[in-house]
Amino acid sequence: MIRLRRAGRRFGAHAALSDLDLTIHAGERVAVLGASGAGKSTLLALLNGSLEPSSGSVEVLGEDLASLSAARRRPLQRRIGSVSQNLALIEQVRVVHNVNAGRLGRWSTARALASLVWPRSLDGVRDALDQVGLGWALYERTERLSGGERQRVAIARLLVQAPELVIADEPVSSLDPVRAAEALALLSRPDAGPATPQRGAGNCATSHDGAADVRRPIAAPLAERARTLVVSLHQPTLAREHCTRVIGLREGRIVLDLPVADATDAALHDLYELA
Ligand SMILES: Nc1ncnc2c1ncn2[C@@H]1O[C@H](COP(=O)(O)OP(=O)(O)OP(=O)(O)O)[C@@H](O)[C@H]1O
Repeated sequence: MIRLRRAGRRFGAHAALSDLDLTIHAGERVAVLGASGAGKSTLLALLNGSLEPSSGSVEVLGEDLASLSAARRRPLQRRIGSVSQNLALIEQVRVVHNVNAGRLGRWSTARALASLVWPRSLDGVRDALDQVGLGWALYERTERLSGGERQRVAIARLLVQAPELVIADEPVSSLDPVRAAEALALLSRPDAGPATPQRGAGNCATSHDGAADVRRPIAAPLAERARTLVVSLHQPTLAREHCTRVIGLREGRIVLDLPVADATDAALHDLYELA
């Protein structure tokens, strides 16, 4: 799914990442941990194609992203879902349009433009918003939402995209502990295709007080369609609960790479020591 060979990234004279060798297989859920400035965002930007390596190579879904033309990159990009720290939401439009942006890679330009006037695929948008506890926000203007609500809109956009690989950079940093756990459960849930509501199962939310009610069973028996997740986090506890593997970065290098069962406090301790 992902292969880095001696990948590095410099910003001017500063090496943000150096000599990374890394292989991530389909279905793995990988937490990227490390102190502020360790290189987590830079690594995830290499993986979602928004940055190119300054040295070495980065292969994602079998392709070397840097070597692809824009036209060849587009279909690949559809298979990669990304949540970045800036969320990339259009603030002035209603939430429904931001969620539907997850489908843009599959829609023709005409259909995308028409949807700005008469929103399409509303059931899917409603369902995704229900899952993140924002069922009430379909026609809210995005700019009126709180930081945590915006973060959940970005996750709903990713749910309608239904990508096979999710690259998420601190996707739950603005969420309270309960919603952070719920959002990570959604991101790490195997991709069973566009979600279908399970009426009566208690999975549909909500009210404007934001009381999320995301009780959908998260352990789907679809190993062959398991979604691959690479997520940067600042809370090791969330990594332990939702990921299968932990990678630790320090000053732009991988200093630990462990199955989650071995990622004890002692193992992680040095990661957060000041240099
Ligand atoms: N666009 C840029 N221009 C110059 N330096 C950059 C740029 N982006 C990142 N850096 C530098 O690269 C290093 C790694 O940054 P990065 O954002 O990847 O760290 P991080 O681990 O994600 O940090 P945080 O947890 O604070 O988000 C830092 O020293 C940062 O200052």
